[in-house]
Amino acid sequence: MARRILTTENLEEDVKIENHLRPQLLSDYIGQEKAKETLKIYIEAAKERGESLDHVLFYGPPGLGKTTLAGIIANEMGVNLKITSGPAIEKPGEIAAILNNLQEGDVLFVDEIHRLNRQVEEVLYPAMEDYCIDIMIGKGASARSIRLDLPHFTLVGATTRAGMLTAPLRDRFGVIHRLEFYSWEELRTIILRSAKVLNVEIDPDGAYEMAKRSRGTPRLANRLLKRVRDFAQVRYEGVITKQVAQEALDLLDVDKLGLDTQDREILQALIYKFQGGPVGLESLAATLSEDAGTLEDVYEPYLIKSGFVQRTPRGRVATDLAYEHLGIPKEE
Ligand SMILES: Nc1ncnc2c1ncn2[C@@H]1O[C@H](COP(=O)(O)OP(=O)(O)OP(=O)(O)O)[C@@H](O)[C@H]1O
Ligand SMILES: [Mg+2]
Repeated sequence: MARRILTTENLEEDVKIENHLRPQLLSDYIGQEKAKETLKIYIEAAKERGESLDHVLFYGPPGLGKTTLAGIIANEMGVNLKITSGPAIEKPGEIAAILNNLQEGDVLFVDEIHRLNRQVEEVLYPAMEDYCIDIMIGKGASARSIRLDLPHFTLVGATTRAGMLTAPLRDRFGVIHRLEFYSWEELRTIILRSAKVLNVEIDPDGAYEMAKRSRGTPRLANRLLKRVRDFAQVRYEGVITKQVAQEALDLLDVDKLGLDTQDREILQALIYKFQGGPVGLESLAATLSEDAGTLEDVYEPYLIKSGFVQRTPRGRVATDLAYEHLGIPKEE
């Protein structure tokens, strides 16, 4: 599918600005109140006991703040953060080396943890449970395994596809949190905070207009802010008001409700190819040449949450709102 400004994927242009805008402490982290509240308690308790924090798993659609939370946990615990990802670790020896190099209490962040391969995952089981790994020494008849003790570390895993995690891995996380889409109010607060960091002048109405079009996702909110900032700078006196935000976003072809190209393609396929449904997830995914699981875990949640798609026992259905939003007359 095409890449556009509204995609929730992490674009190259985001990397620099994202690191700059990432909140460093729980108190700067906006929204996700439930996750924040429980994490705060666990962190405090672990610190009081002088222990490492239990392993934590975050799951949810892209751009909602999983990586950010991993960094915050390390900061709050006052330990190092080591970052890796499922597809980056190919061999059991590689994960063994990473684990062996950790220091007491460190946070190991494994992004896209559902993409770890089987053998690598098996090294993690005893590492997470008993803080040890078994490594094989020698070959053939003289081969033997020795047990190596590890420092007490915290594994923070992140995935957009919780359903793809194996049960033994999932069971080894003491804390599991699903990240939710952000409300318009929360996104407005995030935009105002980012604007301050970036030294951009913006008024609350301008921020709210951008919040509404950010698809419930802080990554998009920050990206839109950056684009609208340029627009305000060149065309206006640099201040982002509601009117400036509206004009800029219309010009950037950003949907009024923040749907991205993929979202619209999904709705269009549902309406044009399947007469609005109901259609099974697999058939819809096949039409879009998309993986059914990705469709379900990455794209669908926002469409359902905002009332464009309904999940029925017989399949997915496009709602009246979807027709209306795309400007497609509904045939009865
Ligand atoms: N609660 C929040 N408050 C303020 N800014 C946030 C919050 N959550 C995320 N952000 C900002 O949104 C951007 C994306 O967040 P992050 O990289 O943590 O998302 P992610 O869930 O790890 O995404 P992915 O699944 O693609 O890895 C970051 O720049 C971060 O600063
Ligand atoms: Mg991330």
